[in-house]
Order: sequence, then structure tokens, then C-alpha cells
Amino acid sequence: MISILEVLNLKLKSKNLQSTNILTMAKNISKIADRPKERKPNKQLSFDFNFKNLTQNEQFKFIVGVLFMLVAAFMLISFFSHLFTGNTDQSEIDAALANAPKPKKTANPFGLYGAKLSHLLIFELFGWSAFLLIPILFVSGFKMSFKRELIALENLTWQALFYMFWFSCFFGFFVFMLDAQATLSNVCGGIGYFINQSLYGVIGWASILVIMFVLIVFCVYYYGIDSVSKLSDKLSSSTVLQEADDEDEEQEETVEKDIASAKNIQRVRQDFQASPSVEEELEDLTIDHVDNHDEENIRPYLPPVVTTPTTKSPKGEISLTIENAEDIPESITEDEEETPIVLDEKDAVNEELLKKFGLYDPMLDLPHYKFPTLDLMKEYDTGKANVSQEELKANSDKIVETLGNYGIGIASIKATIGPTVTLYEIIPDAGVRISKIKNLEDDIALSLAALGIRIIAPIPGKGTIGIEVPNKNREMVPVKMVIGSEKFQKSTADLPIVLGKTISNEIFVTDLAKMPHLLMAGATGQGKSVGLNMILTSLLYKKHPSQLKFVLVDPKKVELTLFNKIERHFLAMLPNSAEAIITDTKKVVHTLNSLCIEMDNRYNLLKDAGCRNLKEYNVKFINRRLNPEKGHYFMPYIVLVIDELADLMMTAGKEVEQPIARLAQLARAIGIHLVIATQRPSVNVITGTIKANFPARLSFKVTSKIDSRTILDTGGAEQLVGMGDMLLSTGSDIIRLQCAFVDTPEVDDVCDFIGNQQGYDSAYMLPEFEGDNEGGNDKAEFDASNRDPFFDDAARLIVTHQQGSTSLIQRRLKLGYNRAGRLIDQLEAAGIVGVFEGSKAREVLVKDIDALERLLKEL
Ligand SMILES: Nc1ncnc2c1ncn2[C@@H]1O[C@H](COP(=O)(O)OP(=O)(O)OP(=O)(O)O)[C@@H](O)[C@H]1O
Repeated sequence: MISILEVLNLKLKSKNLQSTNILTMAKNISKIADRPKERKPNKQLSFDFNFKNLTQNEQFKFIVGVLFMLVAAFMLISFFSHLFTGNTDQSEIDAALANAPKPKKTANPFGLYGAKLSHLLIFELFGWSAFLLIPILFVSGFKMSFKRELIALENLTWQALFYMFWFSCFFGFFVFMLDAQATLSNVCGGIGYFINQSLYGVIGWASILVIMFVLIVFCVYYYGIDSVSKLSDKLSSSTVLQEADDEDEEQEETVEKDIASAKNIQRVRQDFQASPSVEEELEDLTIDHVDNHDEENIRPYLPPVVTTPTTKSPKGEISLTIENAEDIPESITEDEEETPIVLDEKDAVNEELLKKFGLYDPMLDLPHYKFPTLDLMKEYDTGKANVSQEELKANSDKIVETLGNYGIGIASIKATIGPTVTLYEIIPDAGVRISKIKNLEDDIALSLAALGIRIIAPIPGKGTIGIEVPNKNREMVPVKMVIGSEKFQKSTADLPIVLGKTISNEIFVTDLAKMPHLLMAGATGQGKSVGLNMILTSLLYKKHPSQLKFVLVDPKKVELTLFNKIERHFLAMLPNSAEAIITDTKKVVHTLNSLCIEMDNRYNLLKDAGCRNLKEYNVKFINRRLNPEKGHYFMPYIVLVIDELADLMMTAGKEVEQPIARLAQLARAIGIHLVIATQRPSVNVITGTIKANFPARLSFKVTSKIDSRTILDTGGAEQLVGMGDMLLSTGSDIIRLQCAFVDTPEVDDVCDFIGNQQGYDSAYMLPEFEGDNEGGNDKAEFDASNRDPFFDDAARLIVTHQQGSTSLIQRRLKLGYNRAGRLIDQLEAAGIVGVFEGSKAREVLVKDIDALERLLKEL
């Protein structure tokens, strides 16, 4: 150990020398950079080389990781060699330790250092169990370099360290008792021998009892074996497994897996497959059952595909009417026939399972998952909103004066200072018409010489009139402050999001599940992306990967890429797609339709379970009242985020509008929530259908009053002052908020933090959606015998004009719209025109008339 430290020390010293130079250089540079010139917090090159920065530097971590892995390899080879060459090298090591002038060559392949290190760790300290240090080093190194844990490092470290000491003592006992120190010292090492020597002096051979007792204490605490019954459960299960082992080849494999995963005792509890039908198995539920399930839980979530519930669907009816099982006609309980269940029995089984294994805990999918910590967020020097007494007084005087000029008397005026604006609440004299004050908005703005004045007349529920005046110095609301706030931390909402601060400086926390969907608009550069990041970050801080999945649609291709890292934790995607974050319009259409299928599937499951919404369903599942074998599973919430709707509406129009509207109308009860943002809140983007289904709407500054009306149904958003200043409309109320600021590096760090932890094997898989034009085998599906008599003419027309338009066919061939539409579909199926592209004409795939004639002949 000492030698290794020496080596490391030397390396560090030389490194330190270099870094000291860099440090001085860096300090000088940062001094220059810090001179009173304006600071650019985002783009500034950071030469601030303090130790914390260094340890968080990715390159540094990578290098240290590689170093660890190399040291692990070095140790492995040296240790192995030591088992055979240790004795030969002994004299060389002694010579080296005694500082003899020229030690001979050592037999260890890593020379004197390899020999010394092995001698120290094996011979002098831990014996053979020193090998256990190697996986710790390797796995740590791998994690640092590749951001992936091969196995849970924390667990590995605790266990390896414990067993290293324990085996050293355990072997030490025998070496000591046999007095075989001269020949077997390598087995137990110095520590094991010394401890046994000391213990023997005190309690004689009973020292082995102490050693065994230590093992038991460790197992009880570490593996959570807190009762003899649990231990015997485990033992009896393994006995059953052993018997099964003899019987069945296949089962043998299961047993191996079982034993490997038996330590995950809680997972074992997840089992529901101790099927109620096999009564005697209830007594000694085998790990065999359990771990099939265990394996299933480790696999990515694959939402079961549920058959559409026809009245005959056995699945549909059985669970739905669990409580009336006796009423179910035999014909529709077929799959239960071998094990007829009556109500009481089934409930008894549930009770039994519940008693035996406790509630189902979805978080045990990833038992070691750690929620992001607050220190991932930066501290900002926010500069408190400094509204001086003079400013307040001057503003209120001006308001009183301006209103006075128009003959409006004021009974009282009160100011509330917010982060971005100050709210002046006035009570006008009796008899003053409110609309009169509202009409004076521009005049008051003129007299205060301020942009962004908004008049709320009256403030709902208060009986006063509000005039919001932007502060000269605004206060930034840092994300750390709002995420760390008690209000957010203690929030029990289903999907809590913290958006920022209200005008009266309160932290604003709301529940996306209750909204239940959110429409966001704002001109470019006004804080939309920051707002979206705030929503996503809030959810990441409060939800476990088993409880929430995101479907991210990013037509701009750059805004949401950061979230790629959490693909295996929080993202959902279509099967067979390369990337979880969707950037391609066609894929968006598929994803939206796939979400609709997921919605239908979920509704079917809810119907089966006799539940009205996702919450009730999950509670039932947690209480083990729903059988996973029948397709039931713990349903995570799904939040669909679309970063730019305008783009999609332009390219795919109705194809996206319809599924969005459908999801918005129906998905709330089954836990699918939509957050849709757009730069262009115009009526052809935010159509009536979409708007009608999004009661909650959030607007950053927009360019015109018309835009504000489109999104909020009222003006005001055009008066905002930008940088996260926003209005949230939740049906009746409109609240002005200052969005908290979360910077890209912070989001990046949070995603890194999550992404570096163990995740599912893949993203959450959405159901497959077969698009109309899928698979490239359109021609095969084209039914040539059934084509329209005008097919050939239409094809010639389209190819001659190189314009795939239905109206062209309609006009030239004098056909009705429907028939022309059918023709264009047939042309598409025959591969003559491309797919529907919204408002644009379809692409013509056949480029000249000769090629078309050949094709027509083939058809
Ligand atoms: N809540 C906030 N607090 C302070 N500054 C903010 C806030 N939100 C945004 N800003 C500032 O405004 C800039 C632009 O914000 P953001 O990138 O979110 O705009 P955007 O509306 O998404 O623009 P685009 O539509 O072009 O992507 C940010 O870089 C930041 O400097």
C-alpha cells in the first residue's frame, strides 16, 4: 500500500507542479477577465481551476478512470503472478526494503513494484481476498470513464471490503490453528493472522464463533434478513428450486438466475405470479415464480398490447368484474376454467400476497436510483429587485396624477414589489367606471415612461384595480431557489412543476396532472426554451423513472437534445427507432398515433380493472389487486412535449392536429399530459380544436395583441417585458409570473447525473403504429384490378404536370372531390406520387411519361 501511495504521490507531485503553473496562469487570466468590464456569464471561458472544478471536469474524470482500470489490470497480473512467484521474489523485496544497492531481477512480470505491491496487499495485509480490491478499482474506473456502472458500485464496494476483511480473518483462524504460518501466510495475510492471534489470546478457539457472528450481523443488516422466517423462506425456496432443478432442464436456468438475483429480496416481493390458482404454492412461494417476474421487471417496460375489448374478450370481462366473478358467464371466463376462481378465494389470495410481500413498489425497478441533488444547480448573484422608496413613491404619484387628470379620484393605493414588476393596487373613488381606467393604459404608460404596463381591472377576487409596472432593476429567479423551496419539495402533486415566482414574490408550484395539458407561446428569445426546461427539470427532481416518461418532439432539432442522456430512464420511444427524441415530422405523426394506441390500451386496462383513472388503477396495482399475467402493469405518467408546433402544423396539418386533439380530449384520465410550445400563436397553428382542449395556457411576450388574444383570449402578453416574464391562464384566472432561470449547463448536469445511473435496458416502448404508407411495399398492396377507370389518365396528367395535386385531377378530369381523392390515394399506393405533405402538393415520384407508360404496363 505504502509503495502504491509513493508512486501515486510522485505522479501527483509532478502533476501538481504543472497544475500550479496553470493555476497561476489561470489566476492571472481570470484577474484580467474580472476587471470591471461587462461580464458574460454564459460564454466566458472558465479558467477557475479550483479542485472542485477539476474533479468535475469530464476529461479529468476520464483520465482518472482509465488510470484506475490500468491499476486494476496491473494488480490482477501482479497478484496472480505473486501466487506463484511470491516466494522467489521475497528475497528481492527484502533487499529492496533494506535499501540494498542492486536488487536482482524479480520474477513478477511487473518487476519490483508489482512484487512489492502484491507482497504488501496479499502477504502483509489481506491474503487472497486482496483480489477483491480489483473489481472495486475497475468498476470505479469504468464508471468514471464511460459514465456507466457495470454493477452497482456502492454495493460492490461495501461487499468487497467486508468480505476482504472477513475472509482474511476466516482463513486466518485455520492458518493460526494449524500453525501453518510459514507456508500459508498468503492465504490469510497479516491482518487475518494477527486478529486471530489476538482473539485466541482472549477467548481461545471460540474466536471462530466471533468471526461467524460478524458475518451474520453483516448479512442481517446488509441483506435485510430481519427474521428467521425470512431466512427459512429463502432456504425453503431454494430447496424447492433444487428439486425442480432435477426435473427440468429449462428450470435449471431459471434457478441460476434466481440465485443470482435472490439478493434483490424486494423484487422477489413483486411477484404476483404465485398464481392464485395454484393454492398449495401459496404456502411456499418459490423464487422460481418470483424471479421470472424479477426478470420481467428488469426488462424495459413493454406496455402490454391489449386486445380491443369486444364483449367477448375474456381479459376484458374478468378483471372488470372481479367482485362479481360468479356472475360471469362461463363462455367468457374460458381462460380461467382450469382454475375457477370465486370472489372470496381470489381476494384471499390478494390478501395473502399482500401480507407476504407487502405493497408493490415500482421504484424497486431501479432500487439504487438517486434523485438529482440541489448542488447540480448554480448559485447566482441574483441582485435583489431593488425598487427604492423613491421609485415607488414617484410611480404611485404619477399614477394618481394621471388618473386625476382624467377626473378619476383614488381612495387608496398600495404597492407589492415582485421580481420583475411592481403591482400597484388602487381602489378608485366610488362611482368610477372601471372601463375608463382600462382605457387609460397607454396614458399611464406614457406618464410613467415605462414599457410593459398592464392593467388588471378588476383584480379577480380582490375588488381592486391592479397596475403592473416593470421594475427598473429586475431580479432573476434562480432555479436552485425554486426547486429547493419548501413549497416545491413538499408538494404532493402528481406531476409537480415549479415555474417561478408570482408578482407577490411567492414561489409558484402547480400540478401538470391537474392542468391537464399546457399550451405555451412566446416570440423568439422571450424564454420559451427556458420555460420548457423548467418544466422538465421540475419533474426530473420529483419523479422516479418508474413513475414518469417523456415523449420529446423537437422539430428544431437542437432544443431538447440534452435529454438524450436520460433515454433509458425517462424517455419513451417507438420501437425500432434509432433516437428517442423525435425530430422528423413523419415520425411525429407516427408517435402521436402510437400515443393514441397507448391511450386506448390504457383505457382498456382501466376498464378491466374497474378504475376511473390512472391514480386509482395504480393504487389497485400497488395493492396487488391486478394480475400482471393479464397484462396489468404499473402505469407511468407520460408527458408529451412538443417544442415547436408551428413547424408541424405547416408540414403535416391535420395529421398532427387530430391526434393532438384526441389526446388532449381523452388522455388526462390515463396519465398522458401534453405540453405544447409554439413561437407563432396564430390561428392556423393554434386552431380552434387544439385551443378548446387546452384550458391552461402560458404566454411569454408575443409580438402583437392579436397573438396574445389567440393564445390567452385576451390582450396583455404583448406588454410583457421578456426574459421569462409570462402570463399563465388557467381558465378563468390570469396570473403574471416570472419564470425561474435554468441554464443549459444546469440541465446538462441534471441529465448527466441521471444518465450516469443504472437505467432500464432501453427507453419505454410505445406501441407499434403501422402508418398507411409504411414499409415501402406500397406497390404490393396496390390492387391493380380494382383501380379506377380514370387511373391511367390521372397518372399521365400528374406526371406531365409534375404536380401531385388532387385539385388538378378534379379540374382536368372533371371529377368530384372524393373520387379525385381516391385516385390520388391509388396513385400513391402505386408509387406514382409521394405521401401527403399537408398544404404542399405531393411529390411526383415518376419523372417522365415514358417511365410512367412502362410502369402502367407492369401494373
Ligand atoms: N426566466 C428567465 N430569467 C432570466 N433570463 C431569461 C429567462 N428566460 C430566458 N431568459 C433569457 O432569454 C434568453 C432566450 O431565452 P430562450 O432561449 O428560452 O428563448 P426562446 O423563447 O426559447 O427562443 P427561441 O424560440 O428562439 O428558442 C436566454 O438565453 C436568457 O438569457
